[in-house]
Amino acid sequence: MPPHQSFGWTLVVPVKTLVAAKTRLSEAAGPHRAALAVAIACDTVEAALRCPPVARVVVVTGDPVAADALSGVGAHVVADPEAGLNAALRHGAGEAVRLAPGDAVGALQADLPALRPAELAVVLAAAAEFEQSFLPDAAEVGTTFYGARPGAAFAPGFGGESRDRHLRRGAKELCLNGVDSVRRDVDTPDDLRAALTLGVGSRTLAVAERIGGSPGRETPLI
Ligand SMILES: Nc1nc2c(ncn2[C@@H]2O[C@H](COP(=O)(O)OP(=O)(O)OP(=O)(O)O)[C@@H](O)[C@H]2O)c(=O)[nH]1
Ligand SMILES: C=C(OP(=O)(O)O)C(=O)O
Repeated sequence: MPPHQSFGWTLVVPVKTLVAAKTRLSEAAGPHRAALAVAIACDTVEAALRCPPVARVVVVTGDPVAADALSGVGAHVVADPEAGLNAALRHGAGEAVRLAPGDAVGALQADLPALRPAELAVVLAAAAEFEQSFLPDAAEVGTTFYGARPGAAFAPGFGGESRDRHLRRGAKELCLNGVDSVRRDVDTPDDLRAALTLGVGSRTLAVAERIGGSPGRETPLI
């Protein structure tokens, strides 16, 4: 595609089965863990859909509760092939290309509850310049966004130390200032506190307040 030609983005967001989700938050979230995972994913998707270059969000999940909640915020939901995270993303990307062959396809993590649409727009504008690109997470170990221009191969390498994996595979690392909300993934209680400091969406805040006020909690989350 010539560089002057513009295109929109379809973002693919993977959401694991809730019984297996956010295990690193088990102790902190207790009985609220599944609700927290859904709230975080819904806030992430809602913010992504408010970002003008994002034409649609395809959620890949095998979980009926997550599927209902995410449809409710406007996602197009497809079933999980149940062959792991990157297979789920490739499946979602196939659906993305079927829906909008001329658009770019991005993979966005589902655990970005502080996501700001304007910051995501900065990331997508930068990603539009490269065949394949990615944004490292706040810890500079993992990845929160991976994108491919229209027609480029979509080959996500998420999982564990995915920043290095994406670099080794030749995807362009996006080195950007002022996009903290897109890099602030939430896996641990410290991550959740950092996201709360940035300012999270209303659903995540409501569950975090319930957790913070749970009887027996010694260290309030907020
Ligand atoms: N659809 C789908 N999503 C997945 C799968 N594995 C992981 N994910 C999602 O990919 C992102 C990163 O997953 P993980 O870090 O492995 O899991 P997590 O639930 O965030 O946290 P932990 O349980 O603490 O590891 C999350 O948004 C998950 O929901 C999968 O097999 N299918
Ligand atoms: C899967 C990843 O993220 P995390 O395990 O940190 O959620 C990743 O960064 O590739």
